Amino acid sequence: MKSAVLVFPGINREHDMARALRLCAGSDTAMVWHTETALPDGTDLVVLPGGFSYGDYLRCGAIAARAPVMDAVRAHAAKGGLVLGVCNGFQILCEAGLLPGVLMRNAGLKFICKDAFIRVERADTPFTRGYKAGQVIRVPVAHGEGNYMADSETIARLEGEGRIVFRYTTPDGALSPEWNMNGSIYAIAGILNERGNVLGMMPHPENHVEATMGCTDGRGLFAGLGQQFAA
Ligand SMILES: NC(=O)CC[C@H](N)C(=O)O
Repeated sequence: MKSAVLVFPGINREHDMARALRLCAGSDTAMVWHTETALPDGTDLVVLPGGFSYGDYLRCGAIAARAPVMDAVRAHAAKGGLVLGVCNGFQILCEAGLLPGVLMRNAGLKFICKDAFIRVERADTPFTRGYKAGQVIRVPVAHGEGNYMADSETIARLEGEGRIVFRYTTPDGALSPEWNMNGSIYAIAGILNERGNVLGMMPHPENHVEATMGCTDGRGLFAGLGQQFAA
């Protein structure tokens, strides 16, 4: 698999992401600066990592969504290429119109940095083949604007079309407002675009991939992606 990790000013998880891709997916991984107008030849997966692009002004991801490289990302998605956005990357994909909805300030108006439990709603997407449907994984969150919201028609479509891929749950996989720490509608932690090739998620799977991190639940996402491109 050949991956391109996009780097915008203020992003801070790009190296964590590149390490996870190399370690768990054996991916040939390039770092791509936001001013580039093309992706490296043969890119299979584009990743928008987490962080604080442009200091989170005006809204998280709003400025990065207008970077020159985003036209190449749009073209890659339009021809069916895979795109993964994590945390700030998810915010950028929403701001760019590649995913529906918005990420608002957390319901409690505080930055939240802790482990979340998320239920894998679908294991038949290109991003979740390393998991079983219904599996609960522990993955950290670190965000101030992770409260997913969309109009009711969009939410009904996401639900009806099986595009809600991850939800915040209890460690046992039950829905509970207490464990939906940012207040996202329908406890949404990750969604797919209509075609199923663009995934945005708030928690950070790249930060739970090695025993020294205390948990390896994030490995499945990268390993599952890598397997699809294995010879
Ligand atoms: N870890 C991150 O990607 C941070 C996301 C974003 N800047 C927020 O605070 O909501």
